[in-house]
Amino acid sequence: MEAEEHHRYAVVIAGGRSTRFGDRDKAVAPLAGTPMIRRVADRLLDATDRLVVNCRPDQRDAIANALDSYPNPVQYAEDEDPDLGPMAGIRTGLRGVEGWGGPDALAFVVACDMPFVEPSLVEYLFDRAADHDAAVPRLDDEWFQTTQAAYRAGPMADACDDALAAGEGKIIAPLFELDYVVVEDDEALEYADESTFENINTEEEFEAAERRLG
Ligand SMILES: Nc1nc2c(ncn2[C@@H]2O[C@H](COP(=O)(O)OP(=O)(O)OP(=O)(O)O)[C@@H](O)[C@H]2O)c(=O)[nH]1
Ligand SMILES: [Mg+2]
Repeated sequence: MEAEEHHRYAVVIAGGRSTRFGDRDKAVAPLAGTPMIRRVADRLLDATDRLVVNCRPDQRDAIANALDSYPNPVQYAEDEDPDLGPMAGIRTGLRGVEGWGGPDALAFVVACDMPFVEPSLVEYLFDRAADHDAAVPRLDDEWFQTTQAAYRAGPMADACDDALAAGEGKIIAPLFELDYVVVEDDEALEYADESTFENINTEEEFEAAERRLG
């Protein structure tokens, strides 16, 4: 039987309010006919084998509907306190992973608004995170792409808790408590093109993505 730690978890964080997007939840907005979160989940289908979705309780029915018949097992990790930001979403999602696969389980975390996430990069980040606590892409030598990265569930969730308790809002703060590997953009772009890091914040960006998807 396969050992628990050999599962490859995906965490999609979706607990944001989509304020730049308008009056609907971008997570479930149909992007060229498919809810955006479903597009993200479908991109992860081959590179991961279990999915944890982080969202608020009031989002859950619509998201579950969007993920109907998803082939991999899905669990939900709901925000107890909403609006604590993406780092809290990562923390809560990773607690869900920890409850499912233990503290050493590895998870690829991605935001619900990154519909072009590249599966080959997901696999590469898992490989780079082996024997470490995290593998995080960095763009332009400075910008850590923490919402598209691989983390060991327990250590990263603990580090997020510490950062949140310290009132440390910067999403990179938890990293510095961990044994993390940086994947520079030139290295990441051997596996993906730049669209992997694209995130959709506005209706205009959504429509532009829709045109590309045809
Ligand atoms: N759980 C949780 N996730 C969040 C929170 N804020 C943002 N996120 C998620 O983090 C990712 C990136 O966030 P943003 O692009 O700012 O999304 P957003 O906050 O919904 O949108 P804006 O209101 O326009 O900033 C998305 O997947 C969001 O769902 C939060 O307070 N809690
Ligand atoms: Mg936001």
